[in-house]
Amino acid sequence: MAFSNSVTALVVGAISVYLYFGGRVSVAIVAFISYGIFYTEQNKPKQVEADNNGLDSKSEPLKKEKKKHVCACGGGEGGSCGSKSKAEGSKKKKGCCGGKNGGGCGGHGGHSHEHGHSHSHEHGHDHEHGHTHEQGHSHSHAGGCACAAKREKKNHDNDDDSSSDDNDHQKQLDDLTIDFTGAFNTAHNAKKPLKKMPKREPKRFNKDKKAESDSKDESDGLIKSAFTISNEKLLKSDVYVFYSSLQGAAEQAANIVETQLQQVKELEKEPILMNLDELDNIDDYFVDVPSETALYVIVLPSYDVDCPLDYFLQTMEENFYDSRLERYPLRKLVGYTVLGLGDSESWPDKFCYQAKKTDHLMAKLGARRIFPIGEICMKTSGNPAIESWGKLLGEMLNDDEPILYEYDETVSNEADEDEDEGESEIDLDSEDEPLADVEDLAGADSDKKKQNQYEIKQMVAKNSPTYKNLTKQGYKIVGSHSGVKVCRWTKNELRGRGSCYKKSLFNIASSRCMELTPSLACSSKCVFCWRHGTNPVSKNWRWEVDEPEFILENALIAHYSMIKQMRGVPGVVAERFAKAFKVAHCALSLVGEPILYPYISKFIELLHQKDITSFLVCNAQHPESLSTIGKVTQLYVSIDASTKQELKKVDRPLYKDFWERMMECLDIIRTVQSHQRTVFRLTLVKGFNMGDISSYADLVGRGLPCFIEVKGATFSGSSKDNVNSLTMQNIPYNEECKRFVENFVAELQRRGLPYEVAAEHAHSNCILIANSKFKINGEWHTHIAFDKFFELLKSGKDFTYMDYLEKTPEWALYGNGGFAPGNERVIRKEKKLKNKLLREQESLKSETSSIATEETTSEVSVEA
Ligand SMILES: Cc1cc2nc3c(=O)[nH]c(=O)nc-3n(C[C@H](O)[C@H](O)[C@H](O)COP(=O)(O)O)c2cc1C
Ligand code: SF4
Repeated sequence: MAFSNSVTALVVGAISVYLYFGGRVSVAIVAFISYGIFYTEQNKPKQVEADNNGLDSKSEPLKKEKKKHVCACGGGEGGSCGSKSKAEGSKKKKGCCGGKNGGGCGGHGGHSHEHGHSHSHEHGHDHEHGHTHEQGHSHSHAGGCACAAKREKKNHDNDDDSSSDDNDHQKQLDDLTIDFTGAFNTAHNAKKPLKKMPKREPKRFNKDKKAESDSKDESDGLIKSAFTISNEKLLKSDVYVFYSSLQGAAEQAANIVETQLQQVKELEKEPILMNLDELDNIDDYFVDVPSETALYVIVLPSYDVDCPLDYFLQTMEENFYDSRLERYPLRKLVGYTVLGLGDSESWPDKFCYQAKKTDHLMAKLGARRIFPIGEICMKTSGNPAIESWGKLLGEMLNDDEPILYEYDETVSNEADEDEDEGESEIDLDSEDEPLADVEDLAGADSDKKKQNQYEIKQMVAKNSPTYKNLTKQGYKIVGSHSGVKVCRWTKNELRGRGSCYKKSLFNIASSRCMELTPSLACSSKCVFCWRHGTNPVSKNWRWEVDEPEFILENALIAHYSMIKQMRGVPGVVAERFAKAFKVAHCALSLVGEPILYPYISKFIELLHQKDITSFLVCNAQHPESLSTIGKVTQLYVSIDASTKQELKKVDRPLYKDFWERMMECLDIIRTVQSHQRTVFRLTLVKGFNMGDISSYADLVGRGLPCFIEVKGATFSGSSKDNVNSLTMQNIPYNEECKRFVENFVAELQRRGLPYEVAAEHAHSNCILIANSKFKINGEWHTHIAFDKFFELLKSGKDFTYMDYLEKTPEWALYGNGGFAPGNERVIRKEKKLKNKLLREQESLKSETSSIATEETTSEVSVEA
């Protein structure tokens, strides 16, 4: 026996040294021989005076090694073989090999020293099941030990001695469980992939928790954890009733729910009603939360066509996958519930699907459901059902019974069969990890797949409320995302009246201009935009895409059909009418953000092929597209404010980094696109963006555009839907715009930036500032030589804005008003105008006393 121990000790020592020195054979041989000499010279009893830190320390336990089952699984956490089991007492409990169920060699339900069961070695082994060492076998399934054959022999050998083990020895043996039998057997090692060894600490808590909280479900593989929240906390909460609505039903439903909640006397604070579609930044409420006492009630319709809710859902989904955000940001909420409205008869398969999706995403983002989702068919149930749901919600908030959150941690059988499932388990015990809803448990992979499967819709489908809304306002929808409209200046010029400001500033004939956008959606929600929140919004393109050829062809057809309708209008000049059937200019603006359209460059090329000039206006939020845009006749960037705070207020951009995006766009204008005829468009809104001239000068210094077109915002009417709609008080007078421009130019010149006031169109309250290089021999050349532009384009040569200039006519110069000769100037009856103004003033309760021009009241928003 002593000899056996010695030999084992030698082997162990040598191998330890060998491993310690990185497997060098020479070192092993030297160590082996040295140890042999040393061993011979020493008295054997000394071996047991173990030094806890040295190799010799292993001698004592090794004496018992044969009695103990051994395993060659290698090191690693979770009680794998090796020194860890000695150093970390707790690991002993998990047996020699890490593994989910208390050890086992890479399998499940392998060994457990502590929980070893009835079968002792004397009763023989079953190697399909895991082993306990001395205590016996566990009967977990699918375990098995990779070193089974070796161990079988050893364990049988050990059987003889096992009866003589006492408890002390047992403890010592537990401290060291090493078998190097197969350590040098590469084939053996190869069978044990390394990845199995460093098993994470088994997620035993789940099972323990399960035992504590809900043992009855053990059989079906579900683990349930219960957490509670008192009604006291609910009653103290700030209840936000959010809604999104296209046709008013959800808004009404939100009001009903609000009324029901107001009737809960114990609710300490009044509910707050909020329109989701009007949120400046969804993340303010759905990543950050207004307070930790916030509770959300979300009332939503569903639409299988594009609607503002799509953007909300898209943002929520993006947030869920945004690794920069904390994993469960909505955990901070007291709770939430969703009320869905829909139509189960017409959309049985998609009944309330967006409300359901919201419910799901809220849970994914960590929010806790305090009341079940309501799904109400507005066709068959309607408002009474909404009332009942709201009433019950109110009662539940006031109910003393704590709310039980139940989270089903599905540990699927498949996962159990997966050797690596330990890596993906969710530890409910962890302080760091929040509760996960069952939605999370399908696995990240399948979620990612789902993300890519986000349904692609049409931006403005024919049966959508947006479509109806737009067509009602005179827009022709082309395909599913483009629109054309004949602007009032086109009609004006056809009737022999004045042209738009672009005639004075750049020589565009309004009667031959087509106003078009290839994207009715926008990435901003500007306060001066007429859309009042009904149009689609998105940071990026997320809809079906129409071909550029299709858009152009059908846009021209639509435009010409609208022109044709003008043929009976009194005063239409036949010559202009005839020419109008050959569009010469295209203003890519109108509404929406044209540069969002993925094929915008191609579309512009098609325009040029038809000898149609391009005036592209973009909102300075898409630097990637701006930098790649091809030749444009004139390239606009809207500069709606000069500071970050003002820009946020005026444009209400969707992008968080809207300011950085704008700066990047300015850099692109100065560099990559400096060959283009570039224009900064400033729309002045009193009380919003007219204060800081110096900051505007900074922006001009950064972008160095050819022109700065300054235009007073025009009144687009008030709307109860648009929380930020402008009043007459926000519309600057012509004199105010002029003063702004003069001060602005003075500031630019003071900084050495060569800009001057060049032209104007007083009628539209529009003034053009130009770089002095357009003043050639003392004469302004702000007009465009269109023929020259196409000639240059067709030549295929590089050219710049300086190559297609034309002299600005006298009448257009600053100070001369800018009304083109040959047109009849028609002023609407003063009285009618004044009456209209008074009505506006009354309804807006504004103190506006006068306006500069008649157009100021009748124009719609910002012209293209
Ligand atoms: C074009 C269109 C599409 C719709 N799609 C769905 C749908 O997919 N699922 C559904 O449950 N209801 C659908 N509805 C019904 C609306 O969700 C329902 O009328 C709702 O009350 C409208 O709310 P709102 O008035 O607040 O916009 C649709 C209605 C319209 C007009
Ligand atoms: S004004 Fe133009 S950029 Fe601003 S929201 Fe309207 S369409 Fe978009």
